[in-house]
Amino acid sequence: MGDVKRQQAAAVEASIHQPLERLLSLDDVQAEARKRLPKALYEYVASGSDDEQTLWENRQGFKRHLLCPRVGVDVSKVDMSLTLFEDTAHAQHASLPIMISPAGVHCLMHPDGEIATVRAAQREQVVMGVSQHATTCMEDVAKAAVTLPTPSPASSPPPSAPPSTPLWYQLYILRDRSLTLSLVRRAESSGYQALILTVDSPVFGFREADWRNGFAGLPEGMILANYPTKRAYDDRMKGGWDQNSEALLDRSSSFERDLPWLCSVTSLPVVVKGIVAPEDAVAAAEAGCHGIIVSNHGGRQLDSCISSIEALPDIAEALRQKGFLLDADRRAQRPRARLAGSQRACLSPHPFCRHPPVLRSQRPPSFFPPYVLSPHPYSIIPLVVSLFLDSGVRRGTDVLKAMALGATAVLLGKPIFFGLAVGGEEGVRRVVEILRRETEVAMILCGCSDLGKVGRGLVREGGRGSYIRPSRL
Ligand SMILES: Cc1cc2nc3c(=O)[nH]c(=O)nc-3n(C[C@H](O)[C@H](O)[C@H](O)COP(=O)(O)O)c2cc1C
Repeated sequence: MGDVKRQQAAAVEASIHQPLERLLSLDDVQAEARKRLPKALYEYVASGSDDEQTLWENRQGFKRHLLCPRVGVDVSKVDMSLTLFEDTAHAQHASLPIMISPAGVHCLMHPDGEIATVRAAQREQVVMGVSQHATTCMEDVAKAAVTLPTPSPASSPPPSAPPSTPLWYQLYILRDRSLTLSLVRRAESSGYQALILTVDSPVFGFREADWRNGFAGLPEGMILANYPTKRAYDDRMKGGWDQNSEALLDRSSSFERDLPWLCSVTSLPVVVKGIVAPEDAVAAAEAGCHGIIVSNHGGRQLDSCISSIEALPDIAEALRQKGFLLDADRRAQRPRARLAGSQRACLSPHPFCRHPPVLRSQRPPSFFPPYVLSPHPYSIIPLVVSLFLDSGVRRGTDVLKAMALGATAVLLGKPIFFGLAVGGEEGVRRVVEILRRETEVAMILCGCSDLGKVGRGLVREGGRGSYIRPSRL
């Protein structure tokens, strides 16, 4: 009798749930996740702050940009691979210009949580950002990546090998700097290959959905696993979950003080996440970061914030003017220098700093902007920053638009959660697979056989936005 009931339940489930191969777009994956998740969990991930204007604008921003494809070129082969932090000691390979945004609490979506995500990332060879607010500790995530079974046992990596596809660790500046520093040290010793410093969250955005749904804390047995104690973040237990977890964050943190500090205490490249203003991008680059993620946190922080894709061109231009970003021609002329990972521009003396400071006044003359003179043996430090974008990327054409406007790669947030909800590791792989196919088709149709050919001329402003798919009306 029990068996019959189970079979009936399975039949009902099969009739309402679409198999992964029937999910053709990231919107399909989201719709499927909505069917499967309890309302409070779905809305925790899907909703934006306040009126959700920015959540909407992130998608509309892409629709207001249109592609102007080139034809008549050989696109029989398409290469979507790229090298991140190219020409530096931190160079990293990725198969796609698509990465996984650092985002907490993956275990809310699937029991395997971050372990499922990292396995999918490794199999699809995409870089994964691991959040400070993950529900699996960073060491276990890194271990799961390294110990992935490979097709031939002879080629299994040694236990100490770093993951074949890079993992980046995301952190916030905490009131307790020694806790921040200990998290950095753990990331370094677990094999993470970059740090992401999120700067758009001195407090967390107010999502009414969480308060209405009474979503105030993690379910029993689930923790923010990177913190040494639960009390650190869980002491109020009222209102919305994010408000309950923000007590640790340091609202007094500033670029001027904390970014040079972070850059000076680690040999990993530091990528600053959550910038939409050109002035902030320049300030972050001047403070010595290696990369910038143009992001409004997927519409979860400041509502009415400009969409990322519309913020990107001005940021790219401001960085270009200051020599922090090279256009294609100057890139080709740039001397190829590989430098020791610990070489770092350090703009203000700090007690934790391991290097003598390089002062602003010591910046090199403007004819040689990508480098700064170093007090260290190798004599120059690359200051070129890599530009990334997230918030609202849902189509391969979005990936191309972001790259044409200056991004090296894009990151995905909510679609990864929805992939987890519909199929754990396989669901996340399906999300990446869909976007890989769409990006490849978009490149072929735009006459781009490799990512170097995705140039500014490919994109025009002028779409009307407010796009509703006719078939969904
Ligand atoms: C449920 C959820 C949790 C998130 N947690 C973090 C986090 O811990 N740290 C962080 O820097 N960003 C976090 N983000 C933001 C993402 O990294 C990313 O910026 C955003 O989701 C990108 O927009 P998209 O969802 O439209 O792709 C989170 C996003 C979501 C949806």
